[in-house]
Amino acid sequence: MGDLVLAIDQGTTSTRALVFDASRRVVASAQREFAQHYPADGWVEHDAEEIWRDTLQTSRDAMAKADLSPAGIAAIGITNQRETVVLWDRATGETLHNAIVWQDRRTASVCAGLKADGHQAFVHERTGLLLDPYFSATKIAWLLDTIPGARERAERGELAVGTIDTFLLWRLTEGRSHKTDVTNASRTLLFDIVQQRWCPELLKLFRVPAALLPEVCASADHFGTTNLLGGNIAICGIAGDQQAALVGQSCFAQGQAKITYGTGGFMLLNTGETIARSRSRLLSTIAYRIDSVTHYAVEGSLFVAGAAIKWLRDGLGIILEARQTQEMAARLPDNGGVYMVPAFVGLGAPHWCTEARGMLAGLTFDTSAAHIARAALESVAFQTADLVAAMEGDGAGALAALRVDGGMAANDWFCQFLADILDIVVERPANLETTALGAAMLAAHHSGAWAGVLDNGIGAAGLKRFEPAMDSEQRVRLTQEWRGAIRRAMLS
Ligand SMILES: Nc1ncnc2c1ncn2[C@@H]1O[C@H](COP(=O)(O)OP(=O)(O)O)[C@@H](O)[C@H]1O
Ligand SMILES: O=P(O)(O)OC[C@H](O)CO
Repeated sequence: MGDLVLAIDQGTTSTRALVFDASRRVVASAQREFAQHYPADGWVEHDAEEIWRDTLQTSRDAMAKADLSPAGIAAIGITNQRETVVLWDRATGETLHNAIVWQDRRTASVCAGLKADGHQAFVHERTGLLLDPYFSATKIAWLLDTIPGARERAERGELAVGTIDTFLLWRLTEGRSHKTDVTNASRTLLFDIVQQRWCPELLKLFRVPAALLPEVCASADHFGTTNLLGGNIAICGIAGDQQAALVGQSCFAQGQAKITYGTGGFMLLNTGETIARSRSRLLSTIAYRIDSVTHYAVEGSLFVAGAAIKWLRDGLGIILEARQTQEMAARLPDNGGVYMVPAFVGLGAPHWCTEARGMLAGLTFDTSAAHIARAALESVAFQTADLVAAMEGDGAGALAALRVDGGMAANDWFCQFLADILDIVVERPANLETTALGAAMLAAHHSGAWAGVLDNGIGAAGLKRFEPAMDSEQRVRLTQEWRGAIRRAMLS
């Protein structure tokens, strides 16, 4: 058996497969962007079949690029966009509907109703989450209530549901494994994070039959074996992408934090074996379970980060490539008083305002495409500052530094502005693919392929540090102007 590990990273906008060696270097990779479907206002869907095809293709392509046979691969790790749900037929494996994506707000009124009926406190106590359409439970109920006959078939045990990891695992193992890991389970609103099991009261509240649900395993575990990549390969690691990035950044100690800027932005602070309960509407969630030890995290979830940049490209057409925003922002002496509130799908932490809608403020005839691009980048930094303030308000103490990764972290101008607005050092590792690396590390740990993989820190090699350089008067003024804009967006 070789010591290479294949990581499958199924994100919101693209599916990637990466082969890592034991020194955590990327040996080969393949990536495919896929279609986003917006069938109605606030609805977001993915074609699960397209995701599956891309998963197989990118895995095969990455292996071919590295000239690898299955014998060279010690194990596979899977990491995925979280909360997104797929419903399928256990007998045929066919999906019954498009995947309903984490950003989808179609169940907002159901959540508002449950809140009005006083269920928030119980749900929060058991899951660490809030009653928000972001999470899986109300999406599953919507599928069962909308697809003719689905609820009855689910009760009879004929259907299976899963987050994307579970769906891919099922397909890779040709229906032999219906499993997930604790991190993905902890995002469904159905999982008791204290007892670490599906919670019967929550299944009843959200009207989800237990027969639909996967078995819940540790994040480093034997999930099954695939024979679809040319021979047998064991699948030994699964974690939601944000938790996988925490592992990939080696944030194993209590008090260590990272933020990953992909489609959304997700800041996780490791709280060790203790569940820290936020007073500032941040989430408590499972960071990972490894060797029977569970670590928890406090999470601040931003629904839109890189997605705002993608909108500049695909919606407005003012850029051709995301990286152009760096030069556009840098060429301006200041933001010209232009602010973007990227509440395209409402606002996540710490506001949790489903009704908020996106806004561009401060436009004049002098406003150029560069101002809008800069406002998009700045908005992600301002939102991060709101999360950091919430974490500090919860008593987390002042952060010494913040580790960043994900596609948008490649933008130097953004990282510097982030350091300026937070007034703390921002650290960026050489490898921004920490999500995939985290999945690989979990699989390597369980399969024994990489000795001591969880003990060796990420190391300073290639780490780039962005030191804060903005004067405090300017920082305070910009932050106040941002707060004014976000207040107005919440009234919209
Ligand atoms: N240089 C850049 N500057 C700003 N945003 C970027 C840059 N490169 C990529 N992005 C944004 O990052 C996102 C892609 O990051 P990725 O980690 O692949 O996301 P996901 O896993 O959610 O699909 C896209 O939304 C893209 O617009
Ligand atoms: O696709 P990403 O990387 O923005 O991550 C999506 C999150 O997992 C949603 O909770």
